Amino acid sequence: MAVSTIFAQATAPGRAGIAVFRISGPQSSRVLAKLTKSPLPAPRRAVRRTLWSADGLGAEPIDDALVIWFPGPASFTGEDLVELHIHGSIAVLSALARELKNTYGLALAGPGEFTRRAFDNGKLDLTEVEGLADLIAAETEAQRRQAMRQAGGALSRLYEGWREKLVNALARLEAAIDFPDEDLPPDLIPAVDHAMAAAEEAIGLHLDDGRRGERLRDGLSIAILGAPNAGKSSLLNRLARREAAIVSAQAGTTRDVIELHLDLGGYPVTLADTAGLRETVDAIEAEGVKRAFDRAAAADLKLLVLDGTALGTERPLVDAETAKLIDDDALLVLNKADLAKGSSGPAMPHEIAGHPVLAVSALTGAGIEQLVEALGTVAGARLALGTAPALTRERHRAALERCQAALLRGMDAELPELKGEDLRLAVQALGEITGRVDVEEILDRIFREFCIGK
Ligand SMILES: Nc1nc2c(c(=O)[nH]1)N(C=O)[C@@H](CNc1ccc(C(=O)N[C@@H](CCC(=O)O)C(=O)O)cc1)CN2
Ligand SMILES: Nc1nc2c(ncn2[C@@H]2O[C@H](COP(=O)(O)OP(=O)(O)OP(=O)(O)O)[C@@H](O)[C@H]2O)c(=O)[nH]1
Ligand SMILES: [Mg+2]
Repeated sequence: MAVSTIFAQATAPGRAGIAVFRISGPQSSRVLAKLTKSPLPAPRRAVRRTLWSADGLGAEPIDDALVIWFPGPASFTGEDLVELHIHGSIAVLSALARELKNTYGLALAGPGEFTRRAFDNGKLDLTEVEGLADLIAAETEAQRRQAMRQAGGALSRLYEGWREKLVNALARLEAAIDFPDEDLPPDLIPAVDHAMAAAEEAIGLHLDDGRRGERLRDGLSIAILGAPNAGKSSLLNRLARREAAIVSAQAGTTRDVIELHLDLGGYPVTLADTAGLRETVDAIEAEGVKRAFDRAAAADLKLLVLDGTALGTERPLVDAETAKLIDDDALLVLNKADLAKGSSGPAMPHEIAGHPVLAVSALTGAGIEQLVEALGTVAGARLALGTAPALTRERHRAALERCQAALLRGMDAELPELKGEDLRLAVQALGEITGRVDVEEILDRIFREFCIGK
């Protein structure tokens, strides 16, 4: 089937100083020549050209543009590709889009279609495509670094390296199965087992990463929890530096979970304010409390907010509901430090049940800097990039686990045929991650590496 020529605006919609249109496909060169009424410029050089409309009543200039001609395969998509850098007004954008559609019959590209073509043409593998998507979505420094690594092929190299070793092992094993009479080294099966064990161990270490790559993509999830009126919403607003949640002196103000995203020292964090925890007959509030507990269970870190005004009163500092949530993933915060009694009153506790307590005031901002620092430290500890690239998606994890299971099975298999089948599944699982699955390749190696002579 003939390849279509597609176009799209590569820059964000709406008014801007400059906008970029991309055209990719076999018609690109013809469109560029006609649109500029000029011969094609030198490849990969920006040149200034007037873009002409051939639409309607005779020729008319659409815009004064900068254009770049990328002949395939040395282009982003691997196809002939043109970039048109134009003025980013609504009128210029729509005039150009109309021209490309009506005069040249080009199709508007679907989402990700340029990148899809780059993948189909072998310019990028799937992990690099995902890295590119993450790079475009990156909101914090650590996310950008991780995405740059992946888009640059760090995961591909890791997985392709393992796959290559396993494909070699498989090629040897296949030869042993298909040509049992040939002179094959006696240590062949042990060598295959050794290769499988080595890959299995490496994959195990790679998987055992506390999900940091996935967490870094999604953001660390922090839930703010505690008794009604403790000042949870006030704390959220203080951390967000805006009035995101309603605050009132009435207990039971917050019902829905209110989420917002923060950049904590380069690490992405999703902060969730929740309903005050208490037993209640109000059905709506009870649903809010249920959601708060659900959020607590799902959170990477629980920020347990205590009401400092309870200090030195009969009211317990830690209420029964909040107490249920104290564990290693909890950080205790004593709020309303501004109201806590001075030298006459009881001293602020520095720890409760062996957990350190940070005194803050959501009202005055006292102690907030220290809290942000503590949260940043937790985020860093859970999300920091190691020296080795981290997997970033459940898709990778699932395929790696399948690969690992197949390797473990194959190492135990007595019959070479069964070993080979498991090894093939392991190779297949790795190949799925990068999108390079090719059985021909295995056959190819058998005949290239073992001169069987047939
Ligand atoms: N104007 C513009 N800016 C851009 C892009 C683009 O396509 N256009 N990019 C798009 O994402 C990024 C840069 N990445 C790019 C990746 C590959 C090729 C490319 O032409 N690759 C060819 C040639 C390689 C070479 O000679 O260096 C290839 O891979 O064969 C261009 C840009 C970010 N900025
Ligand atoms: N003095 C003082 N008052 C505070 C502080 N933090 C919150 N408050 C007040 O405490 C009351 C309750 O604050 P909220 O932030 O609505 O408390 P909450 O924990 O979200 O309450 P619910 O949503 O009902 O669970 C409001 O009147 C706040 O102004 C603080 O640090 N100091
Ligand atoms: Mg609230």
